Amino acid sequence: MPTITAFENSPDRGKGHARDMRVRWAFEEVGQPYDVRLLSFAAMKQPAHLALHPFGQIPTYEDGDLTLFESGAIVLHIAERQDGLLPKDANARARAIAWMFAALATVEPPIVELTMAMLFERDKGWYAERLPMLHDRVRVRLGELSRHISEADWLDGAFSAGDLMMVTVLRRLNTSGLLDEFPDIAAYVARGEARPAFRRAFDAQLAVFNAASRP
Ligand SMILES: N[C@@H](CCC(=O)N[C@@H](CSCc1ccc([N+](=O)[O-])cc1)C(=O)NCC(=O)O)C(=O)O
Repeated sequence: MPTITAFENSPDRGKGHARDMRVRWAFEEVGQPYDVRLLSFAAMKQPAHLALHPFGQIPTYEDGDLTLFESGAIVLHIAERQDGLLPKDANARARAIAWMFAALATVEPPIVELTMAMLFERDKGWYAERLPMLHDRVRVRLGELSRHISEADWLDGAFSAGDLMMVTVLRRLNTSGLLDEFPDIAAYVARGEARPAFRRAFDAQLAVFNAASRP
């Protein structure tokens, strides 16, 4: 059975923003049971974990003699081996993988810039001046995504790993107010969060936080 690593006590207090959430969701969509090794921040920087993850982060994936890091690579590995996350048709499959990269390389960066600024730069003199620029960079991507999705349920036909990655990226905006400006994107995210596999994954990572919070 594959084993992933996750935060022993996630700073997001169980909101499902830590990147093990994507991998948990992928496992649930394909019906693959998995084990979790929980790590403290300190343990993530020890040699044992650095041997699995050169940047000392979570998630990692271990199965037999394979070790992987990068949530996108792990989700793709899962999706390539079991049905439920990538279409059978070769061209549709390639487009679904392109949407995975789009989520990680085009849509996520301005969202991470915004969320990191809101977390760590509020006390800087230039914060008030920079924030509108960060919001606008996210708005550009949300507007383009909105025009693409239009009336569709998912990015390209059936739900795929591309949607899984895109929904987990967009969820980070849930408390920013920006999704209120794009109701169709908010509805898209809600469709992803309504999937039973998402709910099972979310509840599993929340249970870790609740267990860590019990006195
Ligand atoms: N590109 C890598 C990025 C992995 C990553 O960022 N891991 C983070 C946890 S998920 C990122 C994350 C952290 C916290 C919240 N939060 O809301 O509190 C959300 C997301 C980590 O291990 N951080 C510890 C470190 O770098 O030392 C991937 O996609 O797997």
